[in-house]
Amino acid sequence: MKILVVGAGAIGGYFGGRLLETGQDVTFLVRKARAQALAQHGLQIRSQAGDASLMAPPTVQADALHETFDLIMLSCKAYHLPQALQDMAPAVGEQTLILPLLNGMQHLDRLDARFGAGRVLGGLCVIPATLDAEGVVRHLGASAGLSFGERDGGRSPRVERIAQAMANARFDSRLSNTILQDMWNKWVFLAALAGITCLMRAPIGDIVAAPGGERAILDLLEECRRVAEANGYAPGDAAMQRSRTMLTEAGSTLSASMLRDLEQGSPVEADHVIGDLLARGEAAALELPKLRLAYTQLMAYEARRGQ
Ligand SMILES: NC(=O)C1=CN([C@@H]2O[C@H](COP(=O)(O)OP(=O)(O)OC[C@H]3O[C@@H](n4cnc5c(N)ncnc54)[C@H](OP(=O)(O)O)[C@@H]3O)[C@@H](O)[C@H]2O)C=CC1
Ligand SMILES: CC(C)(CO)C(=O)C(=O)O
Repeated sequence: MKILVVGAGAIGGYFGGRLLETGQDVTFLVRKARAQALAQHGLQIRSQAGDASLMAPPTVQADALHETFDLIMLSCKAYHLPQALQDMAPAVGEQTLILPLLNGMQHLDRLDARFGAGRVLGGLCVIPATLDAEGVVRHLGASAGLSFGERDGGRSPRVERIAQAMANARFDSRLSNTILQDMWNKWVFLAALAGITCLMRAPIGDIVAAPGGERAILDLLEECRRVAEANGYAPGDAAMQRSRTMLTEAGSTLSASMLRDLEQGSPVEADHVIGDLLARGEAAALELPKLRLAYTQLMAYEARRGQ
C-alpha cells in the first residue's frame, strides 16, 4: 500500500514514522524547511514506546508530486487545510482513500467538497505529541491510538487493507464501525480540554486545585456534550464518564496541544475546534456561555498575535 502522509509534524511524523519503521511504503508530503531538516537529521521520534531514528525518510514537495497514492493520511493543522488540500490533489487518484487525523469535524466537509465523499474516511488519533524546536517528534505520554473507518459504519475490503498495513506498527490502530460517533466523542472531550486549559493557562491538575475549577470544567464539558446531542451524536454514558474522570483528576498534568501552541505564541485551531462546535450548538438554539467565553478568549489571543 502506497501511503502519503501530508505533514511530518507531531502527528504525521509520529504515525507516519511508526509505519515507516515496519517497512510500509510511506512518503511524507512536506514543505521546504521540513524537507531540508528531514534530509539532514532524519525523522527523529522520542517516545516511551521506543525511540526511532529514521534516516532519509522519503519526502516529496508539492511541486514534485506527480503520482497517486493508495492512502493519504492528512495531518496538517486546520488553518493550513486550504493549501494542504491543493498541494495533495495530484496524489488523489480513482482509488485513493483519505484518512484525516485532525481534531474536530469540519475538515470532512472540506475534503468531501474537494475530493468526493466516497474517498474520505473518518479518522482520529489520541496521542499527546509535539514537534520540538529541533524538529524532533516528542511523544509526551503513554497513549498512541489511531482509529479509522468507513463513515457509514460498513466493513469494507479497503479499510481492512489499511488495518493490515497498520497491524505491526508501534501504535494502537483500531478499525471502527462507529467512527463518526468516535470523532464526536473525541471532539466533545477535546473542546472541553482545550477550552478550559487555554482559558486558565494551566493543565487539568492546577485547574482542579483552584476554587471553582472542577465546576468550570464539568460545566464546559456538559455544554460540549449538549452540542453533540443536538447534532445527533450524543456521547454514551461510558464515554462521558471517562471524559469526566480524565478532566477532573487531581494532580493531572493533562493539557491540550492547543495550550502548548498558545504558550509558544503559535496560531491555534480556534475556529475548527471551538468555534465550529459553538456554531453548531448555537444553530440548535443552545445557550453555551462557557464555550462562547473559551472561543472569545482564543480570538482575543489571535488578535494580539496579529498585532
Ligand atoms: N499534537 C497533538 O498532541 C495532537 C494533535 N492532533 C491534531 O492533529 C492535527 C495536526 O497537529 P500537529 O501534528 O500537532 O501539528 P504540527 O504543527 O506539529 O504539524 C503539522 C504539520 O503540517 C505541515 N503542513 C502544513 N501544511 C502543509 C502542506 N501544505 N504541505 C505539507 N505539510 C504541511 C506543517 O509543516 P510546516 O513545518 O511546513 O509548517 C507541520 O509540520 C491537528 O488538527 C491537531 O489538532 C490530534 C491529536 C493530538
Ligand atoms: C487530548 C489529546 C492529547 C488527545 O489526543 C489531543 O487531541 C490534543 O491535545 O490535541
